[in-house]
Amino acid sequence: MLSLKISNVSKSFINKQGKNHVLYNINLEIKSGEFICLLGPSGCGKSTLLNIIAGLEKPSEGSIFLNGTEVKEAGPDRAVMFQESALFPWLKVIDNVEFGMKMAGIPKTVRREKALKYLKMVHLTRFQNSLVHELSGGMKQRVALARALTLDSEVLLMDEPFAALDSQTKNILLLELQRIWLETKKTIIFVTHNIEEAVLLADRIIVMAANPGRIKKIYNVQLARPRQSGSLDVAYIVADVMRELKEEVEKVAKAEFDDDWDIKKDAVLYNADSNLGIGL
Ligand SMILES: Nc1ncnc2c1ncn2[C@@H]1O[C@H](COP(=O)(O)OP(=O)(O)OP(=O)(O)O)[C@@H](O)[C@H]1O
Repeated sequence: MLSLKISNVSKSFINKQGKNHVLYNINLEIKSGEFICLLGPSGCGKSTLLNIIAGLEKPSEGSIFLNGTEVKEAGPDRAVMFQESALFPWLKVIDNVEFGMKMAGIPKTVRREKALKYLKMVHLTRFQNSLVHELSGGMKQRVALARALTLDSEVLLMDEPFAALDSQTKNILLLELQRIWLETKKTIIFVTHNIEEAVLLADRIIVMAANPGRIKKIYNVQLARPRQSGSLDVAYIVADVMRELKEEVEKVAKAEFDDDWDIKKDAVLYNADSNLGIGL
C-alpha cells in the first residue's frame, strides 16, 4: 500500500521584487489509488507543488514522504506527464514509448511487450510505426501517457496534460483517463485550473488559493464513474465549487490586470468551460 504525505511544505523563490512566497504550509496525505486534483487559479503554485512531489524542485521548508522515505530527487516511482508531450519527433511512436525503459536498461523484448500493452491501453496500436510529427495533439498526449505508464510507477503526476487540446478531444481523453485509472489502480495527482475537469476526475479536489499558495478547501467527489462532461450531476458540483472559488478567481484577475479593467459581474466565473485564471 502506497503512502504519500506532504508535510508542512512551503516554497519561496527570489525574484527582482524580493521573496515570492509561492506555497505556504501545505499538508496533505494521499491514499493509495486515490485520484487527487489540485485545482486553483493561475499562479497559486499547483505546478510548483507537483514538481516538489516529483522531486524536480526542492521545498524551502517541509518534506514529501513516499512510503515513509523523504523524497530528495526525481525517481521512477513517480512518473510525470506535462502539458506538452515532450516526445521525440524524429522517433517512431513505439520508440518514444520504449525510450524511458531503454534508458533504464530494460531488455528489448521486455520493453517491446510492455510498450505494446500500454499502446493498446491508449488505443494507438495501429500507429506504433508512425512518426510523432504525423500525430494530432490528442494522439501525442496518449503516446506520452503510454510512455508514463510503462514506468509502472505507483504514482502518476500530471500537470494540465489536456489543457492544450480542443474540447472534444479533451472530453474523450477525460473518459479514457478515468478508464485507465480504474484499470491500473494508480495514485494520480492531476493539476488543473478547470473545475469541470477536476469534478470529472477526482476522488478529492484540493482547492488552492493564491498569494501565498495554500489549501483553501477539500471536496470529496462521490459521483459514480465514468463521469460525463456536461451531465447534470457533474454540473451541480461544478457550480458548487465555482461559488466557493468566486473570491479567489476575482482576486487573481484583479492582480493580473490594470486598475482600469472591470470584472463584469460573474463573467469570470460562468464561462463555458469553467476555466480558472486563464483566458480571462
Ligand atoms: N523556477 C521558478 N523561479 C521563480 N519563480 C517561479 C519558479 N517557478 C514558479 N515560479 C513562480 O511561482 C508562482 C506559482 O507558479 P506555478 O507555475 O506553480 O503556479 P500554477 O498554479 O501552476 O499556475 P499556472 O496554472 O498558471 O501554471 C508564480 O508566481 C511563478 O512565477
